[in-house]
Amino acid sequence: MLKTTFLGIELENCLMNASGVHCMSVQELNELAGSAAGAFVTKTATRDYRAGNPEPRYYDTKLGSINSMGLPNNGFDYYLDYVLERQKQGAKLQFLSVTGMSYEENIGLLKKIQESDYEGVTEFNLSCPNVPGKPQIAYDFDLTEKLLAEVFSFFTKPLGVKLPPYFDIAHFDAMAEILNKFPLTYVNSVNSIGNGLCIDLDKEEVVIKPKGGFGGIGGEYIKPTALANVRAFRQRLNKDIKIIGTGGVTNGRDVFEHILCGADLVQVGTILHQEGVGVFERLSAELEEVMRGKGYSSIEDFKGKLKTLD
Ligand SMILES: C=Cc1c(C(=O)O)[nH]c(=O)[nH]c1=O
Repeated sequence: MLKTTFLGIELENCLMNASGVHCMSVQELNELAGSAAGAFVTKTATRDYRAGNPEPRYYDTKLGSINSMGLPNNGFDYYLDYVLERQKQGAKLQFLSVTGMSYEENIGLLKKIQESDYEGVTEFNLSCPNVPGKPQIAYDFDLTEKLLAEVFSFFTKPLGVKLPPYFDIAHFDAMAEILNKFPLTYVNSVNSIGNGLCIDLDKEEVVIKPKGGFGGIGGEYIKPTALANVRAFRQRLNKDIKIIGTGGVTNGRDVFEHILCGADLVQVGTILHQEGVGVFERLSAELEEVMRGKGYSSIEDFKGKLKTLD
């Protein structure tokens, strides 16, 4: 009932982790690969190993989470080796997330992927909010267009982009116009809502150390924003650009809402961090229950069919 296809590859379901959660080490990645998730994505890799920001840098709140990890990762080769090994073992669909610490590093990373034997999907993260002094690429429209134009002058493998949330219709219009110029496999909306602030009232202090307590917000807080971004890009993007919906999923009904807005796959971050990989069984069962109650037998029956009050 939940089976779906992505790039012509059949998946057990449309669920996967959000990059950054439960995907830093080979052990975590193997746990994802062995879970009920339909697919998985690696932690966003930079060229070199990064320790990331000082701790505490992640905090669970009543309605979600705040993080300012600072892009800790084991370096690009660690993750490329992992996906190449699994590819050799017959893995069908894999997602490798990357971002560079500079324009040149972005180009260099994608050139390395293009020249490698990797046949899977690349998720180009344009939206990390937590590296001090490094603004989110996808909030700079000219830079985004320049970067994607250079990337697609040589990159011929499947490529998706991870976007930050936008909050203005004019920004949806402007970004979609840029994205529609490129042969993207998908757009993934949204990354955490950048630079939020959570407070411990008793101590009268922030809850994470980096950036004076400012960090990306995830969880229930961001579902309305995530759904709006999924819907806005589905309405504006060429139909051959798929949509991955990320943000605010805590149960099967939330997954259903993302698909109703047009998501082809749905990623979970905060709830995966809080519940562990067992969350994929729970979300699958809950989604099936919602679908059965509505008489749907496939996600194609309702994907993108959100009604308006015309
Ligand atoms: C890749 C860095 C990211 C991070 C991070 O490593 O701080 N946190 C997020 O919420 N989103 C990101 O894209």
